[in-house]
Parts: sequence; C-alpha cells; structure tokens
Amino acid sequence: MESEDVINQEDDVYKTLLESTNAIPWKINWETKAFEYIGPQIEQLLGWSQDSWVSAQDWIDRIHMDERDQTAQYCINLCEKGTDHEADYRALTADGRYVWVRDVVHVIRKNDVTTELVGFMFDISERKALEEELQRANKKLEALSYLDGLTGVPNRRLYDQTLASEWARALRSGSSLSLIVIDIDHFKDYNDQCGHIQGDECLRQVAEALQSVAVRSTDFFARYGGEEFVLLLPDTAREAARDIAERCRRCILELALPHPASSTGPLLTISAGVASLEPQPGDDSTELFSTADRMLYQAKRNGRNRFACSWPIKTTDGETNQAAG
Ligand SMILES: Nc1nc2c(ncn2[C@@H]2O[C@H](COP(=O)(O)OP(=O)(O)OP(=O)(O)O)[C@@H](O)[C@H]2O)c(=O)[nH]1
Repeated sequence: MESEDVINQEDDVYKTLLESTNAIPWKINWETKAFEYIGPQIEQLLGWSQDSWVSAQDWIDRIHMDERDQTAQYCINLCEKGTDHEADYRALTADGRYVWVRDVVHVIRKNDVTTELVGFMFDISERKALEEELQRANKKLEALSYLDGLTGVPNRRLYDQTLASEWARALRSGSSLSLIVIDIDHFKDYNDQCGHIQGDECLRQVAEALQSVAVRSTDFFARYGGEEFVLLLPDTAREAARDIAERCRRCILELALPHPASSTGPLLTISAGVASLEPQPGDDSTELFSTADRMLYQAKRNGRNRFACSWPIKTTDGETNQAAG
C-alpha cells in the first residue's frame, strides 16, 4: 500500500472517531477567525447546520446575551495570550432554546503568535440542571434552618441575626428598640398533666396567636427556645411596647386553652418582660434581652398572667412596673 493511502486511511479513522463521540470537535483559523471545521454532531445538539458555523462571530452570536460579552472577552484574551482554557455558557439552539455547553480550547501558536484554535464542545446541560437543583435544595435548607421545626415560626438563629441588624439600624437612626420576652406559665405542669403531644400542640397554637399580635412589617416574632418566645419591635417606644405586651397577654387568654394543672387560673396564661431602649455607641445588644428576661421573672414572681416593664408605669395607685389582668 502506498504511504499516502495509509495516511488517508488513518485520517478517515480519526475523523470517524471524532465524529462518533459526544464531544463536538471544532477548529478555527485565528488569523481569519473562520471556522475550518465543526463536527456534524453540532446539528443534533443545537440544531444549527454544520455549514452555518462560518466565523467566530457566529459562535459569539449564539451565546446567551447574559454571558455573551464576558465569555467572548475571556476567550479572546486567553487565545491572544496562547493559554488553553475552558468556558461554560448557554448556547442558543435553532429553535430558540438554550443549552449549557462547555468549550475546551487548545491554542496553537507559531513564533509566539496564535494561529489556530482547536477544541471540543460538550453538552453539560444535565450537570447544570443537577447543580441548579442542588442550589435550590440548599436555599430551601438554609431557609428551613431559620425556622423552628415545631411551630414553623422563626427560631433563635434568625432572632440573633435580626437583633444585630435592627440594633445597628436603631443606632444609626437614634430610634427606640423594644423587646418583649414571653413565657408560658406552668408549662411543665401542663406537659405533665396533658402529655407532651398536647404540649407541642399548645406551643403551636400559642406561637400562631402571638405571631399575629404585632402587625408592622418590621416587627419580628420568634421562638427563643422551649416555651419562651420573643417579640422584637423596632422603632417602637415604651408605651406602644407596653400595649403590645398587654395584647399578647390577652390574646392567649382569649385562646381559652384549659390548663387543669395551673395554680394561676383555669386557662393557659403567659407572663412577659418588656425592655425598651435607644441604643448608644458602646452599648451591648444582649442587654436588651437580659433586661426583658429579668422583667419576665419579676412578672412570674409577682403572680404570672402579667407583664413587667423595665421602667415605671403610672397607675391610679401610683407608680409600678407591673401590669396584670
Ligand atoms: N411539649 C413540649 N414541651 C416543651 C418544649 N420545650 C420545652 N418544653 C417544656 O416546657 C417546660 C418548661 O418548664 P419550666 O421552665 O419549669 O417552667 P414552667 O413550668 O412553665 O413554669 P413557669 O415558667 O415558672 O411558669 C419543661 O417541662 C419543658 O420540658 C417542647 O418543644 N414541647
């Protein structure tokens, strides 16, 4: 066999191999920017015929608009420098859809000047779909990690973050920040008497009721832990915070959940502590909670089904910081 025939036969073998893979081979003359070759598989992937790939501009025009300039500029820069590279982008199909592809580019140079590019285009749409699904699942997981599993209301983690941002905002604007810490009375006895499952149901109902008390979009309600809840009230002064604490107390009474083991009364009740301050530079944000928590325990000590505020309240009998039903 003549040596030329052997070479031609070998070329045929390589061509058949190249055109039977899932990777689509292509070649561009960098001086003229013309496509010298693109595998016939391109038609199956994108719907554009082989001979519609005339110049590099056809490639650029078929990149999704959102990543077109960035992808083209990235590839052109690396081609000029002679650096092999990869690029992922969405390629336009002949029927107007987009397919995620990866181009793997090898740059050929002569005398330090780029002359040709050869590469492979891969369909990575399945991998991208999986990545996107994973991202969606991660976002969902992240959102769930801020919610309390039992009651569905925000949890302590989200409270800590919200407090930090509202504290910073109140510092900037010089406005008041109020906090109500709420605790169910004799909840241990409720569990002991009614059972843990009924206790869980009770927590759900209490959370739902308390969540509806504060109505401003910036008001923030969370389950702090156990049978303790918090209501953070940005831009809310003492009087308004006190009114909201009273609404909390009343809304739980109105739920009228029987508490057969309570020494406070026949129905389930809550106690609350209220703190309100205008944050100053150097103040510690945890002070707001510890003050409200101290007030909560004062309300408990003084008989429960009441709230106590961290400031004196004027009553007809004089001054107190207590309010009870
Ligand atoms: N069912 C249920 N019970 C919980 C949950 N988290 C905390 N508890 C219970 O809440 C009870 C809280 O009890 P204590 O801290 O002694 O307070 P208390 O009985 O409410 O008494 P006072 O607060 O003084 O009125 C404990 O028995 C906890 O087991 C929960 O998710 N589900």
